[in-house]
Amino acid sequence: GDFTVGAYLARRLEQAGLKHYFMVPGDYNLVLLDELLLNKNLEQIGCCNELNAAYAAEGYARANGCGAVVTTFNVGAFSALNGVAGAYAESLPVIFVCSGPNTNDPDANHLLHHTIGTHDFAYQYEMFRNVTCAAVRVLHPDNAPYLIDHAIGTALRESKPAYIEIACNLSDAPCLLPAPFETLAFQRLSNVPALTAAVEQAGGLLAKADRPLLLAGVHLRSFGAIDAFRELAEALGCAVAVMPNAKGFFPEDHPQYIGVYWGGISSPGCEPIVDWADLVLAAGPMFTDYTTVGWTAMLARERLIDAQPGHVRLPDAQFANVTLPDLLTGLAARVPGNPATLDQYRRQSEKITVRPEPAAVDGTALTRLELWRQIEAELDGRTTLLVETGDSWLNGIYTQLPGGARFEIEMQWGSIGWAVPAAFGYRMGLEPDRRLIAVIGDGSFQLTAQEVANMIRHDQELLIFLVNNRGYVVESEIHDGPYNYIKNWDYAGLIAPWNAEDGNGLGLTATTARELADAVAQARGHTGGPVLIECRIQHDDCSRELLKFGTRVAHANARPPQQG
Ligand SMILES: Cc1ncc(Cn2nnc(CCOP(=O)(O)OP(=O)(O)O)c2C)c(N)n1
Repeated sequence: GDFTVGAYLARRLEQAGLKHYFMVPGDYNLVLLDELLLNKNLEQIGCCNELNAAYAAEGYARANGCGAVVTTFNVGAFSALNGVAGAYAESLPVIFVCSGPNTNDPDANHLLHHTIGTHDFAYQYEMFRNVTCAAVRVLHPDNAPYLIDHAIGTALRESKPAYIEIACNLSDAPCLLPAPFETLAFQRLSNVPALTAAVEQAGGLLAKADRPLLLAGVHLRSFGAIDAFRELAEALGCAVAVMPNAKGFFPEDHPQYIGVYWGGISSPGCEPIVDWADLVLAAGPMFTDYTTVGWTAMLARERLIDAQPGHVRLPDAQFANVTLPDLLTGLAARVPGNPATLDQYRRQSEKITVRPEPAAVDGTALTRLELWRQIEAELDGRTTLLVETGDSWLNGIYTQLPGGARFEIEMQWGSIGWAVPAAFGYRMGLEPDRRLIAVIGDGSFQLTAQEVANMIRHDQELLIFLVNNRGYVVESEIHDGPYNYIKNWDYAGLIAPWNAEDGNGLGLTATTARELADAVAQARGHTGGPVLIECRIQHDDCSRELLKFGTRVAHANARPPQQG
């Protein structure tokens, strides 16, 4: 039978591996939502607002590989814009779909609601083009197959978000049947001569190096190179460090793992080895002000192989059209073993326990160290630790992950409020037998807290540690002022109103080590809904790394304008 434009889109989302998509309805998109509902392999998930829906799709993409969010024109889209741009920053394929004006309105010179009251309706598309890898407007049903395929295929190939605007009166318009999904050409392919040359030259450098070392970068997961990286690590036998936003992309219980390399705030014993290496292969890094601690941790070019998703730069050459997995796998087959950096690490680093044993799990006032000791003890091989922007970043980054555990951080975009909706979306896409623990500061929580209600609506089982340190501590330590202090909420008390008549969320409060231990035990036994434990600690009870990080980032921000 004939297909509709909406059915075509639904089929492609299904083929892209989605089982859910996130949305907020609006008069422009209701017929499209009806068309999407007809596809029984996709579940429509409502969010409290479009920003949360976009963050949920981004979190879903972390668990599932690809996510999607559907909004109404302008008023919905512009809230979602922050989340879509964040997906771009984080290199996650989120398909943003928006229903636009009826195709008759431009020629009729009509003014429309939910617009800025002008006659040209292209400005939303123009704005989203800047934060997507492909942007299309479906203004005639004949173009729907090609445009939808172009947007989704490009998003999957580039691992970036795409924009699809569909005129509201085309959602149920007749459309061609979709061609086989493979025609979207979503695989990333290397140019063979370029790959051969790159492997030859980079392999030669690694073979000649006396002290090679591997550094995992943030792009490893988005560009499917985690396994290839491990293959190369085990072929080389060298020390392996990870950048802070690549935590979890190499097993922390692996014998070659030497910790998080983050300049002066690296894991204990790690920085000296990275400095001592005479060749570092960084796989998929982003060297930014945050990951280089305000430009204080830059690796010199003459000892760096910088392997990016689509190209690799050697100290004295660059090769385009070489994919990350192909390069790393090619090198793994070619390089000789050289454990020099790992041997040196072992000589220098007695077993370092980052987190001291507890004084006593008793009535002493809860501290950050005790909180994170108990969080670390709660992690197992089935658990993902998801951390929100704030001191949760730093405390999470130094938390030891057991083998099999995963870590989620939004370090490039760093938009507070991401964590609650992202956890909602991540849990939606996560295998049912895995666990999710989110650690979120009180300041960030206040931006998007209401999405906890949808965790309750969907009986999601996850644990939120709400760190109530009375304000924006990460900001206070960078540059304090009255603006970093906020109205306190009864965070645990919020769960009951969100439960309303039928919810099964659980809100608990912990002000001492013992209360926290009891709350965690109670959370472990709670089923059928989320648990939020409000953990009250002192405002200045922050990580020492935050103090170092904060001052250096503040210093980088304060550089005077170039004179002359
Ligand atoms: C959307 C957005 N708006 C403002 C900021 C700046 N910012 N970054 N971190 C913060 C405060 C985070 O406070 P909390 O979540 O309480 O976390 P802690 O730093 O651990 O207290 C702000 C206000 C931001 N990163 N993202």
